Amino acid sequence: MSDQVAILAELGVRPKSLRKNWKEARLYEISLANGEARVASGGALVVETGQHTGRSAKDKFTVRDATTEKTVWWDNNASMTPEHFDVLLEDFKTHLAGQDIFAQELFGGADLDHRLPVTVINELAWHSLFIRHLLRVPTDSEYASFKSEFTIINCPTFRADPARHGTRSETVIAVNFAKRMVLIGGTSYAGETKKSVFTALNYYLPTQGVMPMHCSVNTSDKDDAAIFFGLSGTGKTTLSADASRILIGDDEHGWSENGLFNFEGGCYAKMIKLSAEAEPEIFATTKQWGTVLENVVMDPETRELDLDDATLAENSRGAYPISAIPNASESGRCGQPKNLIMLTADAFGVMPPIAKLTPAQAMYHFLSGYTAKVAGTEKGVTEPTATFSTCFGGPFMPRHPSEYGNLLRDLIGKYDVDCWLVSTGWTGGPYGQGNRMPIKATRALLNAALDGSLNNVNFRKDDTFGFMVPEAVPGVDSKILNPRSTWADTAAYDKQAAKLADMFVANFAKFEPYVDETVRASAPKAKTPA
Ligand SMILES: Nc1ncnc2c1ncn2[C@@H]1O[C@H](COP(=O)(O)OP(=O)(O)O)[C@@H](O)[C@H]1O
Ligand SMILES: C=C(OP(=O)(O)O)C(=O)O
Ligand SMILES: [Mn+2]
Repeated sequence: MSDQVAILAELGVRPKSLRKNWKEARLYEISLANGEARVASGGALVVETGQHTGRSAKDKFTVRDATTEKTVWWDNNASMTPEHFDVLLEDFKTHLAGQDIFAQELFGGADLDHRLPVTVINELAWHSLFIRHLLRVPTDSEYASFKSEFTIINCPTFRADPARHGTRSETVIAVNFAKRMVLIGGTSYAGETKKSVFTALNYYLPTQGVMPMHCSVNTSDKDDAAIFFGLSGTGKTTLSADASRILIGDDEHGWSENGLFNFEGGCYAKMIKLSAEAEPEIFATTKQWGTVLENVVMDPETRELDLDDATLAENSRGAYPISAIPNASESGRCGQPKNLIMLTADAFGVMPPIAKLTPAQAMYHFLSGYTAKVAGTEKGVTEPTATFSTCFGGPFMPRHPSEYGNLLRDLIGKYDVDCWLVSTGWTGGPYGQGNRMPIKATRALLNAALDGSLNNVNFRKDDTFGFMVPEAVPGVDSKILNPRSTWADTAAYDKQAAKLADMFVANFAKFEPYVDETVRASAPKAKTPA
């Protein structure tokens, strides 16, 4: 195999050595030899990322040029001048010269008509292993004819200079659609690389009529595929791994005329407090050779993992190829969906664990992209904060939400998809008073939705949100279906529901000109106090 990478030759970068398309075992060996990682009992590779244990959303910039001026939604994307990008690229080239570097040629996208061939250049061996797990590895014949169309260069030891590069800090994620390139510096959180590929696909695919989505997907032998939209922490990864269903992917998918397809070939699961009972398939990957564990605490002597220890990060992660999950799809593709679920972790405890949405309500909630964040782990802090991240993936969406929204609206109509809203958040009161929804209950409700039985029960109309909520579902405690009745103080519930409704309305104002009357009428209405 030639150790040339076209993009490096084009850029005139001469590294000391280039490890191109190295396979898992060799990357394992070298990341250990280089002192980047350690091995856990069971065989997983354990790494620490230091300061950055999550994405640096505020350090992400998109190059603003004559084309992106018109195609990018600048209200939601910070801009960088082409000149600053060019200086940054020159400095990356200098940084790479004389180093031992890694390159992987991979596909973003399992749909043969819509995939993006990507070259990922890394400083760290474990990053090269990570992205090989996460994206789709070409076959030998695909390697032979591989023609890269997008480049990501990730140098964690690079330090951006705000004065020189127009950045905000030493950390930078610089996206240049004209040059088809992303430069990542000053962070070693591996999630930046996979979400950069996602950002690129979110920009390019709509021009091919393909809907890109921040969602997980699973299906069954009957090919009754389900889409699970949701912001970080709402349950995409957890709920899509289900022994009774075939996993297509846990985070990023496209919806084309051919059906649904995974952008990726691996998963990236949260490890904090992972339970062997509630999430057996994901738990098993922590004891497997090949899995990359990021910021998971391990006993230095016994090398036993402590998944409950958040000392290094609340956002500890495990990356593994999707084949590590039993019953996962090899092709990464399935048919047209039957159900579409929007996940929200409502920490106010106001939203029901499941509700049926009309297509107009689905559009309203898709553009809103609501979830809530709990206020950290400090004692006594009990007030959650609402987050509205449009399309359930604001940080990865370069285009105006109406472009994604219109694509989704047309697809839901064309394939007659049933839409649901599922809160995996708090029940019995808000965060601090109630409890997180039991995973078992969420799964039971989802199974009833996916097998069609939920269409045959009685529904009530929710006073605040106007969507239809089932009154009783076999195998689920009926009490949790009506959140108001789980609160000790129903007046407090009404007050909180009204507050949340107001937040939805205030957030949606910017989308009102882009939607029709049926979508505008899907806004929640504060219930007039009795
Ligand atoms: N009812 C529930 N449904 C889904 N996840 C839950 C639930 N209750 C608690 N969790 C926890 O919430 C987290 C969901 O995270 P994850 O599935 O990684 O979300 P995402 O992939 O959307 O970022 C996991 O740590 C999971 O254990
Ligand atoms: C990897 C990420 O995605 P998610 O939390 O949605 O799994 C992330 O947000 O950094
Ligand atoms: Mn996830």
